[in-house]
Amino acid sequence: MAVGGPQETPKLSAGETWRALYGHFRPHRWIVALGALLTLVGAATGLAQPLAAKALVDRLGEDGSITGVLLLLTALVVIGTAVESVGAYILERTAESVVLAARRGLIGRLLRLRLPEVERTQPGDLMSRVTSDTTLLRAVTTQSIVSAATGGLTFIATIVLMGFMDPVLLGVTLGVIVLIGGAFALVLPKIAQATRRSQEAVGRISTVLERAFGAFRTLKASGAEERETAVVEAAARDAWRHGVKSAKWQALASSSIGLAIQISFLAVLGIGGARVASGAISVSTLIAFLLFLFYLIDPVSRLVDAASQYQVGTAAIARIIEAERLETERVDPPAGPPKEAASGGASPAASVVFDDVTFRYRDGLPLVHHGVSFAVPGAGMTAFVGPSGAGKTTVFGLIERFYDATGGRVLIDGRDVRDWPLGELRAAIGYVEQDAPVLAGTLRENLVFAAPDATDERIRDVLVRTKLERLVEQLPDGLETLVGHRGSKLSGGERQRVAIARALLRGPRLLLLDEATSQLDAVNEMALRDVVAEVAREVTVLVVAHRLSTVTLADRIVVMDAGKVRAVGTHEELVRDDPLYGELAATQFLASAR
Ligand SMILES: Nc1ncnc2c1ncn2[C@@H]1O[C@H](COP(=O)(O)OP(=O)(O)OP(=O)(O)O)[C@@H](O)[C@H]1O
Repeated sequence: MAVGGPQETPKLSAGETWRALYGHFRPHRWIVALGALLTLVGAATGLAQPLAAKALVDRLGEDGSITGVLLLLTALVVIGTAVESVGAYILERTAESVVLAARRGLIGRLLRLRLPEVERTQPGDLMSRVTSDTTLLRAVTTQSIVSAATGGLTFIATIVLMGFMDPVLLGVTLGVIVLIGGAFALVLPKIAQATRRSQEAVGRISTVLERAFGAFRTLKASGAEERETAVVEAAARDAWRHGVKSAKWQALASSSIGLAIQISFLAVLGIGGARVASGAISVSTLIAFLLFLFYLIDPVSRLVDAASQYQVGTAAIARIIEAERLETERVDPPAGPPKEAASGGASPAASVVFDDVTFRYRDGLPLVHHGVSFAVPGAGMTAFVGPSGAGKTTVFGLIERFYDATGGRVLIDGRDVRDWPLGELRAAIGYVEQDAPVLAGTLRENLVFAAPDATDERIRDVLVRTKLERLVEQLPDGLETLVGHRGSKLSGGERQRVAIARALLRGPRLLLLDEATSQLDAVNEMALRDVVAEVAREVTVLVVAHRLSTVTLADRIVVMDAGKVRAVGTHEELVRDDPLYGELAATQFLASAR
């Protein structure tokens, strides 16, 4: 199966990666500096403890009072530990804040993505970027920066002191370190690469799981549990394999420090010994130099750790930026109070005009609309009929501006949809998708999804209009009843009416109803038909119709075929004049009784 992330995203340059990571660190730079300072102070009090212990022992020898020194030593231990743990807490807290900010940034964008962008990505993979990749920013934006700063400072200080001791031996030491550092630099990108692959595999796990839970009944009915489990397991194994690879390279990088210092030690011992023999330096200088060499281990390991963490961070940030670069749309909430059209308010019904509209879903795909033109005046019901794939649902996508027309114009109330503020346009429209999605949660949550401020009175009114009041009475917890994942506890007909009720609560001036192709029982069908007919008295209703009961109710029928409007008229006119409609009426629609 094709699972993966957003494609065609250009690779990030090193500069871009650095700037992006710095962008996440920047807001926290002072607090990270404070954390680093506290860590250093904590370490310094640790260093002072042996001195205090020495003073204590000296006092014992002199038979002096040790109470003062003992108190000082205790204070040093307590303060040192406290300062260090506050420093650690500050750094961990900041790390969590970095993750939170990254998640908020991503979530804010993902739910505003343009539909075509969502269609070319895998939602599961996008989710894993929010949940998993962001957590990898923790270390790189805090702990590793502290390591790099403290390690770097100590490294420079030690190197300067070594330079004072003997520049020649420093040259030898640096020579070895640069040599092994060069090899280390070759390993570094492999850490980033392995981490990236591992994170991609994690994304695949989410994608397959999202697909499975999204169609759980189909999964079970198809007996696909084992196969899907195998796909998830393969992705999990991939994540493990690349995670282990990353760990291997990181371990190699860490061990290179030990190697560098050991080889430097041998080189300094050899060359230093010769210099002592020739009288160029004293034995004590050589000993001090060797001691300094071992002091280098700590700062160098911190620098290496920071570099490894940076590589992990680059892998994560690249995936985060890919998601951030997907195109979003700006939907400002409409100004003013919510419209009341569907509950008898004054907002007039909207008119809809398609003026020679051409459309393709993506560059390279064939045209779906080849010059579609029709005009629908305010109020009344217009049915769109035609063979499967004729482009009926696409009409709705263009009205909602999920997509922009490739050519021609779509006008609502005489105004091009591209000139409408998007929030205002969508607030004027109620949209019921073909499979009438009901979301997990309570029935009330589902109803007020598009109109969170709806009063109980309006909810009651809409329930009556959509003939749902009986259902609500029968449910154990009424409106607060949980409807299950995707409304699985409701019947098909109930789901459709809930979806219509939700759309009506938005107070639309235009209702787009993509009728389900599945058959409803006679009672449900009549209920739905009455609801739609009543709504159409005040609101413009456009229906992609699959049932004769709906078509015969329509004020006008638009017959579409292969991306064109071939006829417009009433049922009787079209049966008489349009052979395709006649055939559809005789075959497709007859399945449902009038
Ligand atoms: N998101 C999409 N991306 C690419 N192509 C699409 C997309 N949605 C639909 N299409 C294609 O556009 C054409 C028209 O689809 P549309 O859904 O508008 O047809 P329809 O008339 O509503 O069909 P049906 O009655 O079966 O629902 C089809 O060939 C379909 O494959």
